[in-house]
Amino acid sequence: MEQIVRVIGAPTDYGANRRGVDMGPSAIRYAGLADQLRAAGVEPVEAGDIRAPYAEECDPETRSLRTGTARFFDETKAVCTQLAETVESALAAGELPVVLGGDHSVAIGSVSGSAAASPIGAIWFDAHADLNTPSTSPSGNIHGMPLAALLGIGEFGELEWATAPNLREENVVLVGLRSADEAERALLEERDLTVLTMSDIDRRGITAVVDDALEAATDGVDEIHVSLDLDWLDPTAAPGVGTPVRGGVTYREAHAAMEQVAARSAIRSLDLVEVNPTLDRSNETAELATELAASALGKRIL
Ligand SMILES: NC(=[NH2+])NCCC[C@H](N)C(=O)O
Ligand SMILES: [Mn+2]
Ligand SMILES: [Mn+2]
Repeated sequence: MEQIVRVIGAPTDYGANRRGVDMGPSAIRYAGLADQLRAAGVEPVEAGDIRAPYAEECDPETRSLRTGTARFFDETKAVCTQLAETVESALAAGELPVVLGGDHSVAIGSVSGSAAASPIGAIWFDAHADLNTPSTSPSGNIHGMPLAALLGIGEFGELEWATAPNLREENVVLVGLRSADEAERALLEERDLTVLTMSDIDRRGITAVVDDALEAATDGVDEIHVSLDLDWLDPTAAPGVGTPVRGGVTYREAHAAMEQVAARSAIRSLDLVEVNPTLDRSNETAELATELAASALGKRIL
């Protein structure tokens, strides 16, 4: 029987500075996600969007940009709680959830939902580490914090809704990192996450690096969550993102990595996040997201 993929939109933009990433789910759907998924041999089922508030509807206090806090914290909690439930029930029905962001804060919901019933590993394909906490954040933007939340780091340790007890940091892998804040560097020194930076990819090539990532993420667990932040790719290939960093992976390296993920047959759930249509070129980045999802779920050249 064909694997059913449940497509869940999480149209947030309050977790990031640049507005417009809430249009990501529509843009990814209009770029032909369902057809791409069918070409990968899976059966898409559309779940629609989680309701996320516009920043304008929220408390002016939480809207103001500042460091050392988590802006839109209550909104993030409400959206991520709903999203976690939706992801968990899709999995309980034997479906594979694909979550369309929105900014990367939605991963707090998708991963905690995905890890609710049993242990899981996670691979973060991202230019950034997303390991800030409210007190270390230079921006107050929660899209820079989801991994810290899921691992219960700092202030997140007391927040049950944000942590994923079935995700051990030994099974968390960052791939393609090239922008880390000072507190994130210190944390990566101390902790047991696996970090494979762009320099590792330069030296050893994408295939060897993704092999290592899959190895670490599945050590002692059967399945993984893949969180794909489109700013993982070089901005020449993925211009429609709010926090671009030069020196990312190429179009072909990204596909190769996703094909390797598919070959391992260990994917439980997937995020496609940070696609911002207001910054894109003719929906190119949304299209790329659909293609990479297809590769991650089994579409092959031959
Ligand atoms: N998911 C992302 N694009 N995160 C970007 C985070 C940028 C920066 N490290 C911050 O915390 O503000
Ligand atoms: Mn990023
Ligand atoms: Mn990210």
